[in-house]
Amino acid sequence: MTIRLGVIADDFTGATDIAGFLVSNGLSAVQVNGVPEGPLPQADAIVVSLKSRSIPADEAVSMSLAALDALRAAGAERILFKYCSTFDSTPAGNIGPVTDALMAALGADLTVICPSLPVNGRTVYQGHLFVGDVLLSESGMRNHPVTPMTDPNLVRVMEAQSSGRAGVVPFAVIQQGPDATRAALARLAEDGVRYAVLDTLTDVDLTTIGAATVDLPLTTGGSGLGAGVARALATGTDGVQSAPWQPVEGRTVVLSGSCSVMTNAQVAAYRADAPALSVDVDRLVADPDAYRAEVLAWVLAQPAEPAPLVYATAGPDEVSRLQEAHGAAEVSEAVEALFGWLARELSAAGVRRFVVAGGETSGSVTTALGVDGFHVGPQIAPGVPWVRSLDDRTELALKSGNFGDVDFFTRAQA
Ligand SMILES: Nc1ncnc2c1ncn2[C@@H]1O[C@H](COP(=O)(O)OP(=O)(O)O)[C@@H](O)[C@H]1O
Ligand SMILES: O=C(O)[C@@H](O)C(=O)COP(=O)(O)O
Repeated sequence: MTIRLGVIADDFTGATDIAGFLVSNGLSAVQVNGVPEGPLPQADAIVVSLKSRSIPADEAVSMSLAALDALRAAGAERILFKYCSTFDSTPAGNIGPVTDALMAALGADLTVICPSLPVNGRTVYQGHLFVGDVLLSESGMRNHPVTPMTDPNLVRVMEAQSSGRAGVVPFAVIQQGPDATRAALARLAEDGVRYAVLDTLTDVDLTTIGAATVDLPLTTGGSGLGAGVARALATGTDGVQSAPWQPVEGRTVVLSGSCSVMTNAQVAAYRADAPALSVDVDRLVADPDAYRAEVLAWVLAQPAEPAPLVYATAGPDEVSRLQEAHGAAEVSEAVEALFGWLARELSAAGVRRFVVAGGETSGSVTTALGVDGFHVGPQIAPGVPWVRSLDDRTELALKSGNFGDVDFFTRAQA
């Protein structure tokens, strides 16, 4: 089977997000965790999940290039660099540097910037990214603990962290369809623009964008772009779907390390009806070993249903207090290490299903569980499919901080 699309995703929830959309739009897909080392599984699309969003830019570049080498060696026909629909990055990167490195390796003069995911309220108009009805900079993303986003203008953000000029393909053009969009891309390339930010307001625009960009060696964007490209490609495949989904039996635990507005609401709703433990980050930082053991004992003492929740999720004031007291990187590291350790111990104790909130948190949990890759199952909410480890042992729902409705944790167990 030819790999029609190779995806390099900068975090684990982002990877499952796009894998879910590829499958629901007609491609078979397998997710591989970390830079692939052995032979790649057979599928229309291979999604490589990295944890490269918040690491130093040079490390993100070398990890992404290693993933590219593996995908190209396996014959991937085109590459999509998947980042967050809220363009999570710092002024130092990593979206710009990774895009530049992939363009150089693939000999691309121009690529597209398309984070839009209208079904989840991410749209781009005149090059500005909106979350719901507000600009990115006015959304909860301005308070993100690791990648606060304070500028909604993607041209400016992209130029600040890359080596070339960015331009916009405006909605008026996208609306005219694939030919007009392709022509606009060609004009931008002639003008020396390297990054074309694509206005996108609706799901129909994603179909247009998929058709217009499917022949580019490299595209960059969110899972909405993946849906568009999959639709363009699926017309040329057998539309192979994954086998019917059989849930694994066993205990479920919910782990939440996201501090997004939506996760805060989901935690508040869930803890009203289920056993829930709020992580005491001050104690965790002061004495990680003793505190971790206490958290583990608490989880194991809870009834199996509804699944117990352990959360570090907190509002912006508490996040600021903790970061000032202990250092931002130190707090993130301590919380991520706690969830990774906890997942490993719980798995050893027989827990088979993990519902995890937060991209970095999911990366930490998946890596700690030593899961090489995933089969991709049905979506619980747009952008959050169930995934099952390739050894069929563990099932995970890796929820991006901002995704899902308020009752997501309950719905995942239904
Ligand atoms: N109470 C807290 N204070 C500060 N940082 C926290 C707290 N809880 C979690 N974090 C950190 O915030 C980051 C959240 O990122 P992530 O897991 O990617 O969530 P999201 O999907 O919302 O971006 C993680 O590094 C996590 O460890
Ligand atoms: O594109 C998206 O919004 C998600 O797929 C994503 O990347 C999730 O990142 P986190 O919000 O850090 O979970």
